[in-house]
Amino acid sequence: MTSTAPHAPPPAQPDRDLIVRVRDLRKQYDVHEKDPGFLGSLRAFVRRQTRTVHAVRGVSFDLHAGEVIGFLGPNGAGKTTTLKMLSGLLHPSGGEVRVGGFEPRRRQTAFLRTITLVMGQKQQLLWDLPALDSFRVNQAVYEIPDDQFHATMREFDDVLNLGPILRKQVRKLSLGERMKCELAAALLHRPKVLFLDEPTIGLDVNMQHNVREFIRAYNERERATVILTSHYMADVTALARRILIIDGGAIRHDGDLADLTARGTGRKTIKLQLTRPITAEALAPYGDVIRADGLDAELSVPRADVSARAAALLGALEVADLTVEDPPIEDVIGQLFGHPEGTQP
Ligand SMILES: Nc1ncnc2c1ncn2[C@@H]1O[C@H](COP(=O)(O)OP(=O)(O)OP(=O)(O)O)[C@@H](O)[C@H]1O
Repeated sequence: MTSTAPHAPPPAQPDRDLIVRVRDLRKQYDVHEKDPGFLGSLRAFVRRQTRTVHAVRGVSFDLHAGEVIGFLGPNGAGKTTTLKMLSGLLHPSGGEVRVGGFEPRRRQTAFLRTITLVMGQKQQLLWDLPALDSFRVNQAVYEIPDDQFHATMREFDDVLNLGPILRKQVRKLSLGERMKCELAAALLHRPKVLFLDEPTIGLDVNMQHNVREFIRAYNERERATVILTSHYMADVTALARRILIIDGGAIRHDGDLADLTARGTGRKTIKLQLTRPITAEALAPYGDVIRADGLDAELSVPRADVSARAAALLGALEVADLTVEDPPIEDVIGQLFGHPEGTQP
């Protein structure tokens, strides 16, 4: 008789696709406070008063290769502080972070080659020199071989049309031109993890679109992992499937964009185009009037009543076009977290 020894369970496979692992991450700042004026300064000099600001309070999440997440929250929610800890610029007060297997705070060379941090409100390009000089500096810093440098420049130029602006002094570039160069400079070393903090801030709609398309193409080509914060929901809805919402330093939602919209306000928006001008009063019986500008109107109605209200509108008015949409994501987020103005500053 033969006996078969029970098979040992196979060893757990490491999750090779796990790129960012954050556990119970915390950051607090000790802020010195003083009352205004000379007396306040004197008092603070004699007895220093300190207050602790809990900017990030126990945040946990995982990100896999190629994933793009929208990292949203109202002003002061803790987004920038989290991104700075992920990129090693700030040391956490507690918890764990791993990015590409590295501990960011150690800022090892291999880690710095893996990541990039773009802050729309801060510039990295040398102000008095042409952008091309900053690109050359980055080439030297990251030890990018010449052929790779030229190939990357050609590829970025195809999408961003950098040619005409590379030799102009950075201080003379428009905001949009500068942002294109900032992004290209930040991605020259082909990082696998992108921390993008408001990359489209202040740009006009066209330029926002260009920057978005550039990020999308880069993400697809490199299978890069992207964390994106933006006050422009169009950036988020165009690029991210998954949304992380932070408020008061803690994660309030981590899931699909679609789930968030469904969880939303319980209402839908009916958009109307009419053949005759109409007033808000005349539309009021059909729902909450958001807008009534002559031939265009928008109504907010409960989700459950959409069909009945749409049928009533089509029956009673001369409607050229009628569409039903989810409310803007800003409204959904604003309502969920008690910031009625959404995440707009
Ligand atoms: N160096 C600092 N010293 C003291 N408090 C700080 C410091 N940096 C940030 N904070 C505070 O920490 C909290 C989180 O700030 P953080 O910049 O991370 O928010 P945010 O979500 O990026 O906001 P915004 O959308 O306005 O940029 C805020 O209350 C902010 O005032």
